[in-house]
Amino acid sequence: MAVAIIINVISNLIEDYIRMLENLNYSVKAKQMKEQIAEKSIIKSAHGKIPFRFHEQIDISNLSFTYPNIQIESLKNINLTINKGELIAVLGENGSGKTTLVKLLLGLYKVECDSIFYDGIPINQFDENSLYNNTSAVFQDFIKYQTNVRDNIAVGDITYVNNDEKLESALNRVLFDNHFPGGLNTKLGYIDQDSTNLSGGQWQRLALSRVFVKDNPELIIFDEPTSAMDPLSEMRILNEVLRYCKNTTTIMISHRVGIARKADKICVLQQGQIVEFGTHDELIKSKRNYYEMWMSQKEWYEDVEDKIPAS
Ligand SMILES: Nc1ncnc2c1ncn2[C@@H]1O[C@H](COP(=O)(O)OP(=O)(O)OP(=O)(O)O)[C@@H](O)[C@H]1O
Repeated sequence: MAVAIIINVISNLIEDYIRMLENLNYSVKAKQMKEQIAEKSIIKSAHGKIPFRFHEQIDISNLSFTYPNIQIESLKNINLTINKGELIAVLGENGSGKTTLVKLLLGLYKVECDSIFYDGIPINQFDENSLYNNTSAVFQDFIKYQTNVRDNIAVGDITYVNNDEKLESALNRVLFDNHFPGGLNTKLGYIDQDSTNLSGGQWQRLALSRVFVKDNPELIIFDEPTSAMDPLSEMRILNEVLRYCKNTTTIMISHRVGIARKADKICVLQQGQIVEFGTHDELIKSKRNYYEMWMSQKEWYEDVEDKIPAS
């Protein structure tokens, strides 16, 4: 009798163990299936997104933005319309939200509510790759790649890395008149003994050349593109940049008013809010922040304008 009970208990234990294994196996399979379904739905939603293009305007509507690690809003209730093909200069003190604004426009940070629209389509509906491939940007904290000149320019569009003609033409636009000893293959930085090092202003020009590699971007953004340059180099390069960007929607962040005078519209930010928006003449007439900036800097530019040959 006792033996029969023991055999029964053991067989029950074995049965339970087998069931447990089956359950375990099932739950692993179920988990895998769940992951596969999730993965497929992600791919589907990515494919369901729209290729990035716009024909008329960018609308920013009640845009506020707070970085996750701080409590204070970096942008507060921004409302702005930028027409296709316009050049907009964005000015403002340090920390006023200029870089945050353009990074949001490029989709580099996500907005929770629909507040950025391209031709009425919320930015979140665009395919991210298409958005990045059809926009061009140079940021103030650009990377100085410790490789050669070629790679540093081709970062703008890596498909052109072996297209010398394209890369040289981009370089010429930023007025690198003194040629590199090894041409496009000149090594830059400190890594090798035979590397060439560049000054801050030269690195900035090289970074700027990246913008000229990409074909027909829908939107170009320059974040303080000339901060390391003297006013004469700045104006010469800006004139070249403006020629290239004619008819392309361009946003130029700057602390300097030289570019602002040439922009279609000027947007002045203060503590995350737009405090002025209009043309150079309009803002000069209103005699507020932009007027103050203009008055304090204008002699730099009046002086250099005389030195730049008319193009
Ligand atoms: N990654 C970040 N995390 C947290 N706060 C940030 C971050 N980047 C910017 N901020 C904050 O957001 C606000 C706006 O910064 P932003 O860089 O947009 O200003 P800015 O006008 O471009 O300044 P600057 O002229 O100095 O480049 C600042 O208060 C800044 O400290």
